[in-house]
Amino acid sequence: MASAPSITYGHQLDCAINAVRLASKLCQRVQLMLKASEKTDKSDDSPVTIADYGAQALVAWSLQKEMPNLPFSMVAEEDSDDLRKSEEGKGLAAKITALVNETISAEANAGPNSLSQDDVLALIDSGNSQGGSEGFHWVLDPIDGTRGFVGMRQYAVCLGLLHHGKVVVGVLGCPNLPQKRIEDADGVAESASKAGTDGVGVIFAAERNQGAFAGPLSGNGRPGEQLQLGDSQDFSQVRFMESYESKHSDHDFTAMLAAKLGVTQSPLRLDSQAKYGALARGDAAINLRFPHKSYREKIWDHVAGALIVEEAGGKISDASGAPLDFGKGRWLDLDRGIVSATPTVYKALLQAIKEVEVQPR
Ligand SMILES: Nc1ncnc2c1ncn2[C@@H]1O[C@H](COP(=O)(O)OS(=O)(=O)O)[C@@H](OP(=O)(O)O)[C@H]1O
Ligand SMILES: [Mg+2]
Ligand SMILES: [Mg+2]
Ligand SMILES: [Mg+2]
Repeated sequence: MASAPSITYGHQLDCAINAVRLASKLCQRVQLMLKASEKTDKSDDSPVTIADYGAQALVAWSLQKEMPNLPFSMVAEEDSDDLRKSEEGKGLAAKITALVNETISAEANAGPNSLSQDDVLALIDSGNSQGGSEGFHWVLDPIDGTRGFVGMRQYAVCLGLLHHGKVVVGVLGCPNLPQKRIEDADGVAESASKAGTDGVGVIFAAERNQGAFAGPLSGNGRPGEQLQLGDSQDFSQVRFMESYESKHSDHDFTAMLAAKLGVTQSPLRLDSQAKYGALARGDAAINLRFPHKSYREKIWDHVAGALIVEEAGGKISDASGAPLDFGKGRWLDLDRGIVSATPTVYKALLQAIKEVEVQPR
């Protein structure tokens, strides 16, 4: 008897790619005109720009336009509270609305009907789903690495789809990432300064059980280069990645881990989930994230990147080796730290974490 066909998510993948490309265009526009006044600080002290809000509205608009008959649930980072409260917030809301409409008419040929400010605020708030382990939920970080975005470094538009708590689609738009593999930190900084030019800007896309792919962000359709990780065990040739900001991940602890593993190359420090894309295409073999103990991880910071790494043949888990459970709501509750790596290196890494953690810190 023929076995039941497995579910595929090709249409959702295509819709996610279109939405990420559109939102990335908006981010690129803003990066060209970014001023300090268009950046606010949220209550948790993280920055947010008109591009974070605009990108969130555009992704919600694009997904719903392309799949009008499906129920829509989205777990996303931003909400419109600060844009409704004060005169300053309302001024930002007007700018965001103009930006969203400009991007739609320039990129999406969507006809003359523009969105009102209320439409845009409602689109932003459509990201208020609580997610969970049943049904479909889009998961969006409209700009991951906002500090990198403001600082003209790396950032990523990150969109994933959960089905019954498992990631089934993951797309990362990385406007400032070089299309060639990264040789060193100087190369990444240089590519960010050349955003929008040939050779800069990458889209990563993965569908569960169908592989991970990369290609130019500026192209059309699905990216064409399939990613398949090699698995070097020569630790003198292995390089690791970590957050650009030491307050997001403990650089002293990762240096101890690297020494334990015999990794001698200096780390590559990049903002955002661009690190997961870079790992999937082999720019480095390890990605380490060890935030402060009190920090609670959000699912949108890892959903898209996790599938891209796994579909390229890599491993990802918390620091104790437990799988990441994205079906528990907006947060990820886990044992300190998230690690991802090529398969053999990953095994050695978990062992090294155990050994380093028992030492006094
Ligand atoms: N204190 C603290 N500790 C750990 N992580 C934090 C912390 N504060 C923020 N964040 C989250 O980190 C997201 C940015 O990702 P990275 O840490 O990989 O990038 S960075 O190099 O540090 O910019 C960043 O994502 P965005 O807010 O989307 O930019 C945050 O979700
Ligand atoms: Mg943020
Ligand atoms: Mg983020
Ligand atoms: Mg963000």
